[in-house]
Amino acid sequence: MDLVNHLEGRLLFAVPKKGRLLQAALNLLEGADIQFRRENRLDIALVKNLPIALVFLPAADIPTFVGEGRVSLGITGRDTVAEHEAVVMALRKEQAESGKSTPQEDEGGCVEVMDLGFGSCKLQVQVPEKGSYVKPSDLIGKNIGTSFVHLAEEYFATLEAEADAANGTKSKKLKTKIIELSGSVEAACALGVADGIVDLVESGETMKAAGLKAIDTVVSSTAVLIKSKNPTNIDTVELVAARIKGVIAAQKHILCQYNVERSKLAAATKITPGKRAPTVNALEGDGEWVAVSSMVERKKIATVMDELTEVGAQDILVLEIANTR
Ligand SMILES: Nc1ncnc2c1ncn2[C@@H]1O[C@H](COP(=O)(O)OP(=O)(O)OP(=O)(O)O)[C@@H](O)[C@H]1O
Ligand SMILES: O=P(O)(O)OC[C@H]1O[C@H](OP(=O)(O)OP(=O)(O)O)[C@H](O)[C@@H]1O
Repeated sequence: MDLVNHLEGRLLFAVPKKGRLLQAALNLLEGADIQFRRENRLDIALVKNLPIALVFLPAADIPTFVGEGRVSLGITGRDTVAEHEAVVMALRKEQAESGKSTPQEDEGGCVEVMDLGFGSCKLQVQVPEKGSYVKPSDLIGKNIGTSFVHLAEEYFATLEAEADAANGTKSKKLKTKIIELSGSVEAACALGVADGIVDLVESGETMKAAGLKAIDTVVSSTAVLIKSKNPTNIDTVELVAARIKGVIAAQKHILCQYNVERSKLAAATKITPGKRAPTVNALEGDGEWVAVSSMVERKKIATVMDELTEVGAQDILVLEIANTR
């Protein structure tokens, strides 16, 4: 089938085609009942049950497609959105300096719809653990390896401006040399390509193994749902956003059910106040006891169970929530 000719009228939704965010993004789509079958080697998949076409793209390119309005919705890392914004800013500055017309602020760009709660990492300035660089300003005028060229340029431009202000000097050109690398950035210092790097850190294992330490954070990132400033199919954008929000809320919560004596109900429901209010039902044949059902934050459930037991709750059950609105 010629997929490109079947895109008319469909909302284009960009999803990372590989890498760290792929599986969690696919899980979200499944939870939101966005049904599709991706043919081998095809980067476009038509959604069977909604007027959507999924476009599988490298995470780093998604903000460009969304920012330019070619695709209306996307899942990517906040770091890639920040890099795209830095690219746009650099272009505007260049155009302004060369006297060419500058695009208006509202001409394009990405709008963050929601944090998706996975893919946490930090874009950090890293230097050799045993070297002489201690603080970010020690790297001014040195070689910096990174895949986030424009964020690194912005970062060092600010550092250099601060140093200039302190010294009463003024330099127009960036003294620090930003070297673009497309992967394995952590190897750059050991191999003599760079004095420091700007790269992503999650567990810190890669940084440690490469004998590096972080001395500053440029951006803290998680995966985000982004939309273009003027998306097509607004109703479908809102529907997808509401469904994804439901899936995320469900992932963050679990359902806690227990029985408790009516006299202890107030103390128990103080521990499990629920989303709006706990559901309380009389227990058949026992007027003194009630059954309580309440949504609880997943990360708090162990403490909640301890506290419920302390106030006399019994038969505590914890159940998964598949979805919620
Ligand atoms: N170690 C990590 N832990 C958590 N999230 C990460 C990590 N590394 C990257 N990310 C997030 O995932 C996004 C995609 O990175 P990833 O390296 O998986 O992409 P990729 O498309 O495979 O790129 P590349 O081919 O350059 O490695 C990043 O922009 C960032 O938001
Ligand atoms: O702190 P950690 O948990 O060790 O993760 C950080 C590493 O993950 C990313 O690289 P990735 O594995 O995607 O490979 P790449 O170097 O080819 O981009 C990033 O660029 C770091 O190298």
